[in-house]
Amino acid sequence: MPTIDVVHPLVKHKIGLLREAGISTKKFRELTHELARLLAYEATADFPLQKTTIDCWSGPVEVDEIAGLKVTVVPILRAGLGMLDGVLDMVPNAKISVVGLSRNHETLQPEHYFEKFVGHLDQRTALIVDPMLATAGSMIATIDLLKERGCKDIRALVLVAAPEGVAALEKAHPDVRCWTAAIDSHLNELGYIIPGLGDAGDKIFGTKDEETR
Ligand SMILES: O=P(O)(O)OC[C@H]1O[C@H](OP(=O)(O)OP(=O)(O)O)[C@H](O)[C@@H]1O
Ligand SMILES: O=c1cc[nH]c(=O)[nH]1
Ligand SMILES: [Mg+2]
Repeated sequence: MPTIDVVHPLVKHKIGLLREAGISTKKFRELTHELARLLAYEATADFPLQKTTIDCWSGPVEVDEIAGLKVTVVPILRAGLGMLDGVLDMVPNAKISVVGLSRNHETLQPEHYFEKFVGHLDQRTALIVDPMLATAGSMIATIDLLKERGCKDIRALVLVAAPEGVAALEKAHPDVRCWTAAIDSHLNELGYIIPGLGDAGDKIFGTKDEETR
């Protein structure tokens, strides 16, 4: 399935602000949070509804409610944590699963160091969050883990995607939709997205890396 470039003006405005060199940790976190909310809004647009009757001030009224959907949000450590609360703002009852992956700086392969999944993944919609889709190795590895545990409805939310990552993700997992606030130009020789955001994990956690600020 396609990667969805979210074209809402608020998304495009905020992703532009996020690219500013020398942006403060506070501002980077705030914008990441706001963008995660907006991406969650888009990625949940087809959640099924059912009718229910409630007591309204004027008497019984039929209203819509989300139809028994179980959701798990899956932040990819570390940087995905920056998007977690924004998604929970929109889906407050979601359970949280965590995957720890760190991209090897030389091979660009993701190295797995942690995982903790909630139960009944076969009945859940998974919303994976990670600001950066570069080679897509980290996203593909996370989807592999979810599918091994029976998860069938898997959606990804990222802030910036590289065309190389979009192609790799669509090839590896054509059934997974990915919502992104931007699709950028290319990866540089170090595997960083250009123009990109620099190192999103370092910016969210304040672990400054001079080369990618
Ligand atoms: O698409 P890929 O080529 O796999 O690259 C993207 C991954 O790299 C970054 O994480 P990183 O490994 O730097 O870990 P961090 O979040 O702890 O900084 C980013 O947050 C993604 O998880
Ligand atoms: O551009 C990139 C690529 C991987 N990880 C990041 O944080 N930024
Ligand atoms: Mg990083």
